[in-house]
Amino acid sequence: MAQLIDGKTFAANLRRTIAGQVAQLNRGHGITPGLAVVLVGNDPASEVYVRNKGRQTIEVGMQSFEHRLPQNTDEAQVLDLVARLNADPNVHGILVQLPLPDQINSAHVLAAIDPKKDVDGFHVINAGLLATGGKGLVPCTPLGCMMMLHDHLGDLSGLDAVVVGRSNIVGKPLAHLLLAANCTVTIAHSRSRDLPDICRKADILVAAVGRPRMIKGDWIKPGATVIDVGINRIPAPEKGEGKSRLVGDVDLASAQKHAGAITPVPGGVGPMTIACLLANTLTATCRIHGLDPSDLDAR
Ligand SMILES: NC(=O)C1=CN([C@@H]2O[C@H](COP(=O)(O)OP(=O)(O)OC[C@H]3O[C@@H](n4cnc5c(N)ncnc54)[C@H](OP(=O)(O)O)[C@@H]3O)[C@@H](O)[C@H]2O)C=CC1
Ligand SMILES: Nc1nc(=O)c2c([nH]1)NC[C@@H]1CN(c3ccc(C(=O)N[C@@H](CCC(=O)O)C(=O)O)cc3)C=[N+]21
Ligand SMILES: [Mg+2]
Repeated sequence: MAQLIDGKTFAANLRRTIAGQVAQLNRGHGITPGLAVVLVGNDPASEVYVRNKGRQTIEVGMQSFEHRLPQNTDEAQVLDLVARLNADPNVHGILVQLPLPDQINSAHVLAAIDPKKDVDGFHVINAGLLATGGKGLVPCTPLGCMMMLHDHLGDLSGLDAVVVGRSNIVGKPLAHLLLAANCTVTIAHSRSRDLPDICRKADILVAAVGRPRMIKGDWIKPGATVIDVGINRIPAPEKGEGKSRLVGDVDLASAQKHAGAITPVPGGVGPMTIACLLANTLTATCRIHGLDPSDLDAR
């Protein structure tokens, strides 16, 4: 049976470290990191994430600024808010919750965020820095995946990594991080031929697809480490009429018979994503103030 990689506990420990560092920044320099989250529209799932982020931001001693705009907001209004957040000295991190309503071009909005405050790491400047080995802000979900992999496997040099999914927010940045960690990286996607066979070569298999339980146990090399990024809400009639539950992109029951270790959904990558958002906000705060984040205590 595969070991379950407990992202919930890992994230709680990371948040405790961050809380200590925030206190240190506050005592030593009188700085309180501030994170602004912009939510356009009233998607119930996004509401839950934004509420969780706000609560955890305050718990680590940061300031949380939530901006909720109506579904019919136009692009100019979002750009105007982003400009004000860029100029606000109490705001060190800006996250615009995706997806945005259809009338708003998300590329325009992401391009308007000050790259130094881009705690999602989605701005083309930060994407370019990641691709060229520079020092920018790294997307939260890939960062959280790397932390769990390093914790579980130590050095990743020479390992075969397969990332299923090539989005700009998960698959591509994660592939860059794995490459920088000296893995041999394959990126698979919807046009890949014989996906099961590609997956079977992986020492590290990452699923970032958005298809509930698509990846089966017999696609997994015996002993492989599996990171399930997928967050899929599916009907759960067994819990009662109209109820739902979360499952990943990996079929956990069959995968556990083959993998060496696997992240569960929920309780795997998701909690790490929010903890890494707070870590990025701390990093951004330090850099904006000309401080080196690695000088803070790592306890
Ligand atoms: N845990 C967390 O914190 C987070 C979780 N997520 C979850 O991760 C998943 C992926 O998110 P995201 O990257 O934004 O999704 P996207 O929809 O942007 O990308 C999905 C990728 O999967 C590929 N794909 C789709 N179907 C198949 C298939 N049948 N076989 C192989 N590849 C396929 C697509 O290929 P192509 O490019 O060819 O279309 C695409 O590259 C979702 O479930 C999302 O909810 C996302 C962000 C954070
Ligand atoms: N600009 C932007 N940045 C994002 O990082 C971003 C986004 N937009 N839009 C949506 C996706 C999705 N995402 C998740 C974060 C945490 C959990 C999470 O904490 N999940 C818990 C369960 C939560 C629940 O029960 O609903 C878990 O997996 O255990 C899930 C998904 C961030 N995203
Ligand atoms: Mg992310």
